[in-house]
Amino acid sequence: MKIAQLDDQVILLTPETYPRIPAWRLAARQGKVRCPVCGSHLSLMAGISADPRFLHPADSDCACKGSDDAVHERLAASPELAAAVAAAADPAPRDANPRQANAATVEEEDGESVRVGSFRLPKQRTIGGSSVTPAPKPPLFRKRLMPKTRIQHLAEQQNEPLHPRQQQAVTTTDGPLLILAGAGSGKTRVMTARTAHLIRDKGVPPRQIMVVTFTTKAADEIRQRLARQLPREQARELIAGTFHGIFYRMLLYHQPERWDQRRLLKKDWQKWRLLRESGLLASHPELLGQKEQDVLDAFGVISRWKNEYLLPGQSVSQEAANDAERQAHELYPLYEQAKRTLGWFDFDDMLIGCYEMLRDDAEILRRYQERITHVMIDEFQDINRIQYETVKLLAAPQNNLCVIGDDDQSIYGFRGSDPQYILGFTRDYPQAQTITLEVNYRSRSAIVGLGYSLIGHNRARWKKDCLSFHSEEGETYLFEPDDEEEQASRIVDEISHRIEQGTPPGECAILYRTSESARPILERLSEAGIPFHYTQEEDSFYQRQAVRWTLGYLRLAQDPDDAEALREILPTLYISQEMWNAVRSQAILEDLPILHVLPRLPQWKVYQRKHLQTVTDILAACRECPPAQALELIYEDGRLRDYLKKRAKDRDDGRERWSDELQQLLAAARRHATVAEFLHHVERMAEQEKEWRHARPLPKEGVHVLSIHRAKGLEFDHVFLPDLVEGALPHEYALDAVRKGESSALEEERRLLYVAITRARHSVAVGIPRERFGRKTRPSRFIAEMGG
Ligand SMILES: Nc1ncnc2c1ncn2[C@@H]1O[C@H](COP(=O)(O)OP(=O)(O)OP(=O)(O)O)[C@@H](O)[C@H]1O
Repeated sequence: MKIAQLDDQVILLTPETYPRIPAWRLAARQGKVRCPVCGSHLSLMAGISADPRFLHPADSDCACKGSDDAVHERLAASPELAAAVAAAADPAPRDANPRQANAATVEEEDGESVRVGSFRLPKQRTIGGSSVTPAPKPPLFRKRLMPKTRIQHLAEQQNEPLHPRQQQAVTTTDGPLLILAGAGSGKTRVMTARTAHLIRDKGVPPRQIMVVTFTTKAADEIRQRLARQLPREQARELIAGTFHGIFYRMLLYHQPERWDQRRLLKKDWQKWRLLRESGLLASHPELLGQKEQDVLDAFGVISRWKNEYLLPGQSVSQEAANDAERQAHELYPLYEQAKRTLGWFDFDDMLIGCYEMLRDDAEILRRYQERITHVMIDEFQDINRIQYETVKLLAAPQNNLCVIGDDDQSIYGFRGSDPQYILGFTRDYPQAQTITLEVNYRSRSAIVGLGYSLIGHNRARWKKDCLSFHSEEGETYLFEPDDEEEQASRIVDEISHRIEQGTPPGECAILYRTSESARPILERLSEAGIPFHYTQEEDSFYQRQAVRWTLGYLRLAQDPDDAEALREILPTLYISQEMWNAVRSQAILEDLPILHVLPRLPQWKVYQRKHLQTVTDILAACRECPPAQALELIYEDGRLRDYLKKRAKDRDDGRERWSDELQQLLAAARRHATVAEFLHHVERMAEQEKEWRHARPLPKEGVHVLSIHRAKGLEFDHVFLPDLVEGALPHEYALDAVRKGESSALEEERRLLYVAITRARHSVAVGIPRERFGRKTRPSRFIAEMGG
């Protein structure tokens, strides 16, 4: 239903009033929105594809049955209410910032300021220093995003197991073959059919066929599909797996002592520890003093060099592009020496080890070349130099080498992958045949069109035509929520709507560029009781230092005797452990809340006492005000922001992550009316985060929340792409590179978005929050490139 009552007012959902949805959503959560007929609390559901509506609780037996006509009938009986409905149709919002409507119970207001306790907050002040522009254009609730290029669909839709081009790819088995396969064009189907054809029709023993996939899951999938078509033991004999898996098995066979997996360094911190303990850094005090994060970044660079087969001496000849590379130059030879001396190895060594073994031992190489007669490589666009060189050795001299890939989906540049190998394959193998698979069987045509329009802006690519198997357009939406929190609510409401319509939760996926985008969405999913799959990649948001300090202040505002909270924030007040003991003793002595005795200690210097008194007063004022305002007071008047800024500067931490964290907290706080309610929410979410780590719903039963990188090769009915704004996608680092005149990072970002869009079968919804981390955003440049 579209009509409801908020306090004594009638509210109406119309496109003109949609900008007020965030405020009404909050009011509904607080139980202030009611049904005009039965008076029960209503919730507000505002997804993306369907129009927003108010909902009765599941067990309601209201006479109106959610129908607006029944409400109108009821209202007709009351002229007062009927007049109120007419008034509600008037869209003029009462306040410039709809987010705050109904949210705050401030004590007093005048023209310029809001009074909170004895503090006066200028009305214009927003966190981050930017001021609110009066009456901004209301955000776009939703629109269809139509592709710039319309895609033809396959003229005759026969339900053949294979398209003639796919069939050609299956039966071309002699000599080098490049299969350029667009997104959703059936690579897995082709690879399986091709393997089956080799075994069944050409009589090639499965143990002579090597199939390399990007993940072990993909290799298992091929094996399982084969097992349905061939005797099970034949499927088992196939050499299938990832590069690491296959190469490691070869190394273990020939050099078992050298490659004992107990000596494998899996994590970068293990590498750093080995290096520190090796004693090799004794003569490099400058390296020993490095921050751990910088060292870990340098190990990332070293790994990329190793994948490019740049050995320590060779890497030095390259000019360092940034600090991480400079540091990597120093660390690389020492790290290699430490491993050699102590007998350890890392994942990259497996690739290098296998390559060098085959290159240097003619007998071993001959044996493998005789044994493996057919090689097939999936996701060839993401191959790196060391893998490619090894494959070339193994496939020779017959070169029955089939590589399958889509240069437009190359997204692992930071790991040394290079689309140049796929682009240059026909140069390396001039006799190679090329087959292009250009029918997208997965996505509906408008989705194919968006992806195709977007990727056409990349220069370094094979130009391909593209057809859609499906004639239906599918659904492609763009929506503009106020901020990241409202964006999360819209996505989760839409998922609830899809589930109501019968979609299994596992057919919905939220694909993000960086993990900050995930937190509000996970919280909303949790609140809505929708199961989800999420692999925690980062430390918990609520455990981060800046967040913990801020929450410490809020807790102290709630309870001035919360000694643990005060202890938490001591560093931000420049109070030492020694002084802390004095504060505690004084509180016991005077039998007063610990916060109240804080400014009264005689030891403080005058300026210190003044600041502590201000903090005490602020926290007293915060108790009564909405949490967003409380945070504003703490950040600004309590000078927490100044403290964090100074701390970051002292630590030479240019990343300013803390600033984004404060803003995220602020956006989250806006959804709550009181400090107590917000703290309760935080506690619940921190608790639930622990459960997220262990929860494992069945694949179909949980919504998938994952990074675009991890989504490669997967497909879902409905895909949600949050935060399509400049700085998020394309990522800030790519924009930096553009400013320096470098375009390859931007092209990789474009490929990332292309991968994300082409995961969808039926619908794609793109979110452009108006604000992110408290700052105004600009829509991603990719939006205009793909559609309008
Ligand atoms: N000839 C065909 N007829 C009908 N459906 C097909 C055909 N070929 C592939 N499909 C279907 O199209 C979808 C995409 O196939 P697949 O996952 O193999 O594509 P892909 O090329 O690996 O895609 P991507 O590179 O985007 O991950 C799958 O659901 C698959 O079953």
